[in-house]
Amino acid sequence: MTQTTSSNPNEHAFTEVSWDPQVSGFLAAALGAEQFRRIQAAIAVPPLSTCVRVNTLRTSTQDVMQQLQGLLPQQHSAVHFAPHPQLPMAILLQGSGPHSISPAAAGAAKQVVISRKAGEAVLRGAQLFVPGVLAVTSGLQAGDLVAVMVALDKPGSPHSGITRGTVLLAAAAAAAAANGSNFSHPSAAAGIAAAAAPLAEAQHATAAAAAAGTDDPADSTAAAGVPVAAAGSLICIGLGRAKMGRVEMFRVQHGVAVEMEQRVYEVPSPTLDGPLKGLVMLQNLPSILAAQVLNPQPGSRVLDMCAAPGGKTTMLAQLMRGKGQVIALDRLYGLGPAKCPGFAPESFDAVLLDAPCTALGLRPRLLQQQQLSLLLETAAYQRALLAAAVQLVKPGGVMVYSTCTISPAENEVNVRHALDSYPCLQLADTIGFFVAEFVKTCSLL
Ligand SMILES: C[S@@+](CC[C@H](N)C(=O)[O-])C[C@H]1O[C@@H](n2cnc3c(N)ncnc32)[C@H](O)[C@@H]1O
Repeated sequence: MTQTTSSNPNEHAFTEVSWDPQVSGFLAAALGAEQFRRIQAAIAVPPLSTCVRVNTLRTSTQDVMQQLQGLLPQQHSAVHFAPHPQLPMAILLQGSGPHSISPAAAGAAKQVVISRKAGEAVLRGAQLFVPGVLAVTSGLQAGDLVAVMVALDKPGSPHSGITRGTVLLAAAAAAAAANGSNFSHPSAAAGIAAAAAPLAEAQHATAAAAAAGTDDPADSTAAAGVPVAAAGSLICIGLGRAKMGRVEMFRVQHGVAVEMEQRVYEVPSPTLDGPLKGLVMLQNLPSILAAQVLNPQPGSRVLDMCAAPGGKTTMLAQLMRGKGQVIALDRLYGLGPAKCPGFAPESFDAVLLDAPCTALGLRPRLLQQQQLSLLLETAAYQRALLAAAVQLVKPGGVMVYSTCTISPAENEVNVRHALDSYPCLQLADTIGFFVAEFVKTCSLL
């Protein structure tokens, strides 16, 4: 039922993903139109590999490889995995896609429409949890095979006019699902009618349904369904098995609503709770790279300036083999500067500034809502953090500046600014996306 239709992962990029026009104009001018188009296509789809970092303080990459060999076949058939050739503590698990999904051929007559955020998580290998569900076909029961559709937000019309609790009429949903694939469905909304059933109304309808002897209130309200004039579009990202009926999906707050069986992109998402607990952590390769570039030595004093939730902090400690000092800081709300102890200038051997950024490089993203003003304000904020980092690193010490954005204002322009403002900095070989390593060659004092 699932077949790979293309060897180019971007060929089926979700072309309707919207960017703020000023932002796309700015980025196309800065990066070149063709390069920006390629980046846009890549950002709309998930990375095709998952990366786990081995805690080499407690085990070896070889041991983890052996354990994965036993564990993965139960979780994912035929997943290829291997240590990264340059970063042996990172194991890459290879995914596949895009696959074409055919709800009609699979016999999935019903649909679950989910939010964009939930869609992004499902595309990265997550199950579909209850809070992400927006709309469900009337009469859906636990155990039904469903087409999982993402409502692409459009600026000015969130969720394509579909809000949580919307009921899809069975016949219309079947027609839309019959057309389902991983391609955009600008007209799918035309095939959707809603009983416009927010929770209170749904509860009212539950009583009516109970009186009518049916479990699903939509069965009794569907006749009063209101067509949704949706301005956006729906895309089918996979097929799954409903773990609960339609009514329960809107009544409960937690839990898996749909267990995914096929996805447009199959990205390995191994369960790491069993024997591998504490021995590995899921971490994106660029994050591993940023800490590796800083490469703090055992016994050194290291500052991780923007540390939460702490993924890179633990890697710094790992690289230092548990010897030395890693100070991890993050923003504290409501604590004025007067209460912050501060650090002596030039007191750290290494500083990691993994700066807050516009995150325009994270994948997959089905909408980019950031505005140009945010890109520029964020870049200015990062320059203030850079100034603090330069003060704190010792002469001879190393500073790494990293972001997860593609905005040159936050990346190359800020690196240029740092080099122009602080002649004591020298740029070391910069690699990857986006990591800049500076060496502080002399004192600022
Ligand atoms: C990209 S995230 C850091 C991710 C982290 N390094 C990791 O690998 O898990 C950026 C962080 O910067 C923090 N932040 C924002 N402003 C800050 C400030 N003035 N000082 C310290 N941290 C700040 C945010 O709270 C956020 O946690």
